[in-house]
Amino acid sequence: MRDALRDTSKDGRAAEDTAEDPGSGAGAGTAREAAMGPASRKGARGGRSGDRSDGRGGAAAEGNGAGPAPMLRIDDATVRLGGRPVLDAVGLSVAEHEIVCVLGPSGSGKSTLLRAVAGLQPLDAGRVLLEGRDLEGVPAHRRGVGLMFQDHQLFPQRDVGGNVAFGLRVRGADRERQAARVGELLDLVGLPGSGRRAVASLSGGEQQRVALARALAPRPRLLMLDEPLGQLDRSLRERLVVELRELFGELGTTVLAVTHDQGEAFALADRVVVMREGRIAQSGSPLDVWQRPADAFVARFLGFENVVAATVEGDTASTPWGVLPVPRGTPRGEVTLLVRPAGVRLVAATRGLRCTVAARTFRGTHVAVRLQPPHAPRLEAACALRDAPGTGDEVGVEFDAAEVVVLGGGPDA
Ligand SMILES: Nc1ncnc2c1ncn2[C@@H]1O[C@H](COP(=O)(O)OP(=O)(O)OP(=O)(O)O)[C@@H](O)[C@H]1O
Repeated sequence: MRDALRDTSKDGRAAEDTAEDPGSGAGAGTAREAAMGPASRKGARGGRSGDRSDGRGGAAAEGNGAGPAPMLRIDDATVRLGGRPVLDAVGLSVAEHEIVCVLGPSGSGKSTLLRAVAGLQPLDAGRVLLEGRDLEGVPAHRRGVGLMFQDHQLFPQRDVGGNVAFGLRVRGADRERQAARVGELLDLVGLPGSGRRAVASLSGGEQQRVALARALAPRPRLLMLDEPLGQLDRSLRERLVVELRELFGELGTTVLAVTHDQGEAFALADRVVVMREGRIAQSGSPLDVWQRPADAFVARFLGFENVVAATVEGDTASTPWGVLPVPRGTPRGEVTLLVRPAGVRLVAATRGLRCTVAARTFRGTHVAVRLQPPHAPRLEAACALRDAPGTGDEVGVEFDAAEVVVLGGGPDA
């Protein structure tokens, strides 16, 4: 049935979105590359998007004449609420077919950014362009973006089909067309034949799928998701996030999503944007951000704890944990280092930095071991399940240069 959707999704633009229905959008079909999977999406994307970011990993601002205009471009977006900037000159571009996930701690401005793009939050400065068109003064229901919020916002009095068809009906699609499209969408989201079911009879995950079908129904040019899987349990979230990525890959949907769940963001995104206090701390591919966090804030936000001030001389650095090897080419002087847990190797207590095992946490694929060295901050090591020492054990620690990363800014960033 995905094929059916592919065929019909070429048929042009729908009418405008409706303010009454935040879960639906409008606009051109984005299925031009419908048969493309996530890998080929990336190929198609090549270098078309980037952010004017404060962090490492962002490309130059768009609009410099190099390559086509991005689907979405946000320039210097600033929002002040309660006397302070909640968005502070944020620049972000999203290429057509790209999935961008905005991550950040609570209160960092993620939802405000989404609301600003949707037209639900006026900007104090800056601008938002969709396909090159400045959206200033364009009301939310005419922006051609689809929105899906974490609490679904389904209409309880309508059945599943009525919910999915809502955005089509208000655009004047005839009954036959509505029914065909609803059938396609329900097949697409894995709920075939559910059109007559009551919303209240659905599980949380099924409601999430209906909300997604409703948002996709009018073929929005840009789909925006706010904590799309926020209320679901972990196993369902992990399954749905894979399905969503596949689905967006097939449809060629351009997506801007916000989440505070890094696992979700890394699994879903082509590009991850980390926000901090209304600014972009880092933008890059999931691998890039994971391997090279821009600064101590991003590293800690991602859950890395081994962040320390260091002085580099040649191929080594002096740290409170002793002398560590650093990657070749690391500049001399004062730096902040991240040692990934995989780079903290446990050896016999007679070698390396002597530590006491303070705690161990089972992580499924490995055990996270918290180590207390004398007179130095704690360290985290990742150990294979069968090799993990017990709490209270004495161990030695050696460091692996390949897992040592030089961060920007200070250790308290
Ligand atoms: N109407 C308002 N007046 C004053 N401050 C506001 C208002 N709305 C939001 N804020 C503040 O703006 C900041 C950013 O809020 P926003 O909802 O964008 O953050 P977020 O990153 O999405 O957080 P969360 O993950 O908790 O949803 C917060 O500190 C919030 O308290």
